[in-house]
This record gives sequence, structure tokens and C-alpha cells, in this order.
Amino acid sequence: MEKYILVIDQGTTSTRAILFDKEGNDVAKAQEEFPQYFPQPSWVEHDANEIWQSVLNVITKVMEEGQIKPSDLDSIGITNQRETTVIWDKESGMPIHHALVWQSRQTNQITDKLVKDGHEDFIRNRTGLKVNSYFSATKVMWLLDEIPQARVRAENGELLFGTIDTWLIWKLTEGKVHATDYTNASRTMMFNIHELVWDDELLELYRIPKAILPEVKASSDDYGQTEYYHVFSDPVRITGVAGDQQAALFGQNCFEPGNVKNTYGTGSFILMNTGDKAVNSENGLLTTLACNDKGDVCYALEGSVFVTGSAIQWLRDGLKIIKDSIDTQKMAYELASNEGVYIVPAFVGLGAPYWDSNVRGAIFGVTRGTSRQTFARATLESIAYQTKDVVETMVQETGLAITQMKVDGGASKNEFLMAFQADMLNIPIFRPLINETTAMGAAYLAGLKTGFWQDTEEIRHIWQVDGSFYPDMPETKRNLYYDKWRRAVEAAQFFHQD
Ligand SMILES: Nc1ncnc2c1ncn2[C@@H]1O[C@H](COP(=O)(O)OP(=O)(O)O)[C@@H](O)[C@H]1O
Ligand SMILES: O=P(O)(O)OC[C@H](O)CO
Repeated sequence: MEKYILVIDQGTTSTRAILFDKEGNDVAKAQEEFPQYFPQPSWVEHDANEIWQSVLNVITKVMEEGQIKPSDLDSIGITNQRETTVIWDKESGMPIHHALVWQSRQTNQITDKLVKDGHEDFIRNRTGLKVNSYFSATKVMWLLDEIPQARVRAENGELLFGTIDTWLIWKLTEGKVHATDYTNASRTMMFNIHELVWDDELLELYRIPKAILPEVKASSDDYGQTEYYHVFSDPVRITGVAGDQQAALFGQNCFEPGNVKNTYGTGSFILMNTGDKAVNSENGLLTTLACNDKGDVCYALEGSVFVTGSAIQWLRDGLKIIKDSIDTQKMAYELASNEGVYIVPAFVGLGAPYWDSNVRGAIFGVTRGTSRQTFARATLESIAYQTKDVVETMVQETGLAITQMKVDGGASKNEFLMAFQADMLNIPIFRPLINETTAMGAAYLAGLKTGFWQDTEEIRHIWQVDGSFYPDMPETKRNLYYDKWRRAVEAAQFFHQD
């Protein structure tokens, strides 16, 4: 009887469940959005129970749609929005507060203090990360400080911490397994990425009790089995777990050092596999853990760009100059150029390679002739320029030539953006037929552990190209555009300097 892998892809704005067969076809899918909470400007929170409910809903829907019983499932793979932090009571299973989302900035003061007290290099050397409120550590500190009794309860061993993968594993196993994988652990700013352990000295610095932390395992490993009988009448093994960007890297077959992918979602996350080598970035890239061709741990360099697809949402929901994100494609093609207009979409500051939390968005070069089309084009271009900022930095820091890039995520469907991106980077860009590369990666990780797939050779052929984009822009023009972009970023930063 044919078997399937069920993937739970728990993202920032929606939860998806996808069933994959052995040929890598996504035979059934279900998706559900869940509420976002903004208790104060720049704070973003989720209700972990609402996330869990959305997971149950999409699993139920996808099993119905695919007419699949739990006994038809080979295994489960989980991939998730990273860094988002949940703390819950071990006994009751109730979160002590909303989950603090990766985008949330309520811990800026804590990170500022860590920097001011001179801990930046120490933290970076151990974790590969910039000290930033993006990562989990200061979110845990905030929860332990702000929620009454939380610190005492944590010290008494009554509370558990997890990123969303850990929360879901714990719920699916009815509290039997408290675990995470290397890729998610590497985003907490508590994990020593060289020794592959929770770092005692960092925990002491942050005053975080070790007892609340999950066990850390390989991404392709045994995470127990479902005990949640309401949905899984027969138990199903959980054997693949990875943060969504590392899962996408794996799903794009970026198994070798030097392979690069970019996922164009709410933000953009450009990752380069660097194999056994932890490349230490001097220019704002993150050193992070990823998966090698066996599903074991390896290193990657990452450039995290906070606002890309969400700038398109701003055109739609904020400015209301488009109805649908796809409209931007036609509008951009209606112009021969960007007409000298540059938009720096630093709505929540800038991530890699700038890491400037103070800068805010800026628009340059507006004239009486500036139109909706110009805004659409300049916004799409800003996505490509931000990607170039990261890719150039990767080349500089690794000395490796990047000869091509694989792409996925919502905005990778935009033909103008992809063509312009190829022009800006001056390398070819390839988009796969199955756009669900994040879920694909988690499926591969799960299936490699159970023997559903023997090895990565067997899954390599599943990746097929849908769109190829080759550069076609004279160098002088490319340099001119990009120089102007860099100037726009500098000017925006200058405007917001204290
Ligand atoms: N055709 C398109 N052109 C430009 N942007 C798009 C297009 N389709 C989707 N997007 C953008 O991509 C994002 C959604 O992509 P998705 O991969 O689902 O993101 P996430 O996983 O971060 O929620 C949205 O921010 C949306 O504005
Ligand atoms: O949920 P996504 O796809 O926007 O991804 C979020 C990232 O994992 C944050 O680091």
C-alpha cells in the first residue's frame, strides 16, 4: 500500500499541512491563517494554543482531502517559523504568555544592554549570531522577568521553553518528548554552534535555567510518535524537524558547500551551505546550523532580510495601490525603468548586512510623474537590491564564487522580480516546479530517517526546474542602479541617526 509523509509547515502568518508521496508530489494541501497580536507598536505575538489548533485543523483537512488514514503515513516532518518563543507549564501544558514572535522588538532594551556591557563578541563567537531581539534568548529573558512568578517556577523546573517545533512535538506526543533540532537551537542565541551544546556560560549571562531547555537532536532523527489519538488513531513517528529556512535549503537540494537558495516570503532568507566550515562573518551575516546530504548537522551562512514580501503587502493593504501582489508584475513591466525612484523598505529597521534597528523606510527621487507603477517597480527592485547586498557579502566572506541561485517562496512567482534579480546578481536563477521546498525539505528529512527514501541520491531527481532566469543587463547599468540603492540606504540611515 502506498505510504505518504505528512509535513506540518508552521509559518509566521499561516499553518500548512502537506502530504507527499514517494515521487515528491504534494498530493494534498491545507492552509489556515491564525491571529497576529500587536499589543504595542513593533511587538508581535501569537497564541501558542491557537497555533496548535490551526495545526490540528490543517492536518484533519489534508487527511480528509487526500483520503488518508494515519496508518497510511510513513512519518511526520515538522518545519517552522524560527526563533519564536513559547514558555509553558509542564503540568498543565498552558503557555504562561503569548509566544513572542521573531519579528517582535519588545526586547530591544535587553539586547542594547548586552551590547553596551560588551558581550557582543563573546555571544557571536559562541552562537554565530548578532546580538539582536530577533533571536529567542532575550525573549526568554523578557518572559522570565515580566511574567509574575515565571523565574521562580522556571528555577523549580515547572516550566518548559521551546521554539514552535518543540511546542508542536510536545503537543503531538502529549508531553512525552521535549526536543528540538540543531537548526532551531542555533537560532536561540543560547546554543554553542561549535560544540553543539547549550552554552552554560551564556545561560549564566542571561540567567536562564538550563532545566527549561529541550534536548537537541539531528534534523533527521527519532522524535517519538504521536500520542494525540483524537487525530492520530494509530501512532505516527515524527522523524524530521528543521527551521523553515534550513528546510528550504535542504528541499532545494543545496547539499554541497557553496549552494545558495533564497526564499522570498514575508522577509527573505538567503542561505549558503558552507559544509563543515563555520564561516565567521565580519559583515553582518549569521553563522547558523543546517543539514548536510545525510540530514546531519553542517554549517551555513545566512542573510536575513526582514521586509520583502511584506513591502508588497504594504502596497496592497497600506497604500491600496494594488489589489493583488501579482499586479506588481504587470505594473513594473509597464515602465522602461524605475524612473530614478528608490524605496528603502526598512519598516522594522534593516537586517543583514546592515543590522540597523533604528533606521526606518524612505523613498527617494519622487517627481510629479511618479505613479503607482513606479511604486510597484521600486518596491520589487528593493527586494532584489537587498538580496544583492547579502549575496555580495557572502562572496566576499567565503571567497566562493556564487554561480547560480535557487529560489522559492511567494514572491518568487513574480517574473519581473526574478528577471531583475538575475540582472542584479549577474548569475542565473532557477525556480523549482514544486514551490513547496520548505515542506519538501522537512519531508526529505523525515523520510531519510525511516528509509522511505534511501539517500539524497534518490531524492535529487525530484527537483525539477520551472523557471530559469538569465542575466541580460549591461554592467554599467547594473552598477549605476546598485550604486544608487546603496546611496539610498546610506541616506535613510543618516536621516535616522540619533
Ligand atoms: N506574485 C507576487 N509578486 C510579489 N510578491 C508576492 C507575489 N505573491 C506573493 N507575494 C508576497 O510573498 C509573500 C507570501 O509568501 P509566502 O512564501 O507565503 O510567505 P510566508 O511563508 O513568509 O508567509 C507575501 O508577503 C506576498 O506579498
Ligand atoms: O514564517 P516565515 O516563512 O516568514 O519564516 C520566518 C523565519 O523562519 C524567521 O527566521
